[in-house]
Order: sequence, then structure tokens, then C-alpha cells
Amino acid sequence: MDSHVTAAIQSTGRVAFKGLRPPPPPHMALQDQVAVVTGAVQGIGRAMAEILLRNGAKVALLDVNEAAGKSLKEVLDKQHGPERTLFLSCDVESEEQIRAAFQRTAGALGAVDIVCNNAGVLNEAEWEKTISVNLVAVVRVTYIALEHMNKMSGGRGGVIINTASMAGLFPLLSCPVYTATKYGVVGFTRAMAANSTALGFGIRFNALCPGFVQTDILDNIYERLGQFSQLSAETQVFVDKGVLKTSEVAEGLLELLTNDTKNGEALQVMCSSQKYMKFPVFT
Ligand SMILES: NC(=O)c1ccc[n+]([C@@H]2O[C@H](COP(=O)([O-])OP(=O)(O)OC[C@H]3O[C@@H](n4cnc5c(N)ncnc54)[C@H](O)[C@@H]3O)[C@@H](O)[C@H]2O)c1
Ligand SMILES: CC/C=C\C[C@H](O)/C=C/C=C\C=C\C=C\[C@@H](O)[C@@H](O)C/C=C\CCC(=O)O
Repeated sequence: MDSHVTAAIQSTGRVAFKGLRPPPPPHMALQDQVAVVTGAVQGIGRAMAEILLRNGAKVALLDVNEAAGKSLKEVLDKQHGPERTLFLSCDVESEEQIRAAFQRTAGALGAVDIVCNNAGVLNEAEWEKTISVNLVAVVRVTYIALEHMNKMSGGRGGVIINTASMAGLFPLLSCPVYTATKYGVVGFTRAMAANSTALGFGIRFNALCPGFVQTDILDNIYERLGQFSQLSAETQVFVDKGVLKTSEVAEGLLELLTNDTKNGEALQVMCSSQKYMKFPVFT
């Protein structure tokens, strides 16, 4: 993010970013960086991959949706060249598949610098699955990423960004398990950031916390609320207050990646502004 915008966030904790200026030039800091994005073939993950590529990074696109992955790869090849991306069919619930994906990324694109733990689901009826994908897999991918990136074991450090949600900071009506997973992601991110500082991993950890975003997660929400489906109208009232574009969330990712003063932060991305969450200080 531009230095004056970063300064605005630091001084006010809030910055408006919609339509104020032409697109900024690419961030040199991301040039030829190697990024792994999970849940990369649609929605927020796709917007993350696109902004990384526009800023000169190489991107491994990990997802369970092979058909969408192959067609996205074709689109991105035309825009950025085939050597800039890799699509890898990978279920983040599988340790074996994640290990293979990191190995293939390092072999084809180079050592991993950036990980975006973004894959997620919302299903209060299949709540164990929601915990498995949204929280357990974030821990699993992070620990495998550490084996590649940790400066204390020969890696070269980097940045790990976890897609949480505003529902990781405020309870989301009708989605108690989804809310719990996103609170878990925020807590894990902050704890890993503190560990990284204490143990010298050379890795920054931050959480991205968008409000409602126009993606498939918002579709057919009624069917995925399980025993809380009677509250779908109340949830819809929140949704109707405003829905973000995926590109706006990707701008938040860029801020967390390029602002190297940020570690252990949760960036709220809302329709009117972005602002860092103020957590209580424990003394
Ligand atoms: N859409 C919103 O309103 C919103 C708001 C805040 C946070 N989020 C979070 O953003 C992230 C992305 O969601 P989205 O809104 O883009 O949804 P989406 O459904 O459009 O995209 C999710 C992607 O994750 C992939 N995925 C699902 N399970 C997977 C698995 N086991 N392994 C690998 N890939 C898997 C899907 O195939 C899909 O491509 C999620 O973590 C979600 O919780 C979404
Ligand atoms: C239907 C589910 C769709 C998508 C899931 C996704 O992750 C979206 C979550 C979005 C928002 C959740 C927000 C919860 C909000 C409230 O509880 C609310 O009262 C927050 C109030 C103020 C916060 C903003 C501020 O302090 O300025």
C-alpha cells in the first residue's frame, strides 16, 4: 500500500479506499515472491491470486475444485504467462496432499515466501467439516509451511495471512460454529505471530477479517444454517447492510503483505473502510 495510505491507517486506524485514485503501481516488494494460496480458484482466493500476480508474484493455486482450477489456470496463463502460476489439486484436510503441494511449488516456482490460508466453508449442519476446513486445516498448512519458511531451520522467512472474518471478531448470528472457527483463526494467528517474534521464525502472521463478500458462501445460506435456519432472515438483515467485492478484500491482503510493521494483526475489511482491530493489552 502507498506510504501515505499506510500512514493514514497508522495514524487513524481507518482508511477509505474506494475510487479515490487510479490503481497504484505494482509493489516491488512482491516481485518474484512465491505465494501459495488455498481455496484459490474462485471468490476471495481468486482475487488474492490476481492481485499477487499483478504485483509480480508467482502463485501456486491450491483447491479441491479441479475443473475450475484448470480453467482459471488457462485464463491466468494468457494474462501473465504459464510460468507464473501452478494449479495444484489439493484438499487442505489432507496432510499428504499439502506436503506434496509445497514440494511441487518449491520445485516449479521456487522457495515459498507467502502463504494465504484462505480455503473455507460455512455449514452449520456439517459443523465438524466446518471446523476441519476452517480451523484444523489452517493449523496443518501453517505447520507444513513452517518447515519450508522458518529461518531457524534453514528457510528464508516470509508472511502468512489467514483469512478469518468479521465473524472472528464479533459473533455472526445463526453461525455459531463458523464464528468459533474464525475466532480460532484469529487467536491462532496472533499466537503464532508472538511465537515467531520470540523464536525468530522470520515470519509475519496476520489475519484478514472481511465483512460479507459477494461469493458462493453467501448463496443458499438458508440450507447451510442447520438448526439455526430459522434465523436466516436476521442474518440477511446484516448482509443487506452491504456486501464487499472480492477485489476490496484483496486490497486488504496487499496491505498486510506489504506493511512489514504488521505482525499479529487482524485487519477488518468493511464496505466503508479498513481498520486494524484494537485488542486488549495483557500486562
Ligand atoms: N464470502 C464472505 O462473505 C466471506 C467473508 C469473510 C470471510 N470469508 C472467508 O473467505 C474464505 C474464502 O471464501 P469465499 O467467500 O471466497 O468462498 P468460496 O466458496 O467462493 O471459495 C472457497 C474456496 O475454497 C475451496 N475449498 C473448500 N474446501 C476446500 C478444501 N478442503 N481444500 C481446498 N480448497 C477448498 C473451494 O473449492 C473454493 O474454491 C473462507 O475462509 C471464508 O470463510 C468469506
Ligand atoms: C451469512 C454468512 C456469510 C458469510 C460469512 C462471512 O465470514 C461473513 C461474516 C461477516 C460479518 C459478521 C459480522 C458480525 C457482526 C456483528 O455481530 C456486529 O454487530 C458487528 C458490529 C460492529 C463491527 C464493526 C465496527 O466495530 O465498526
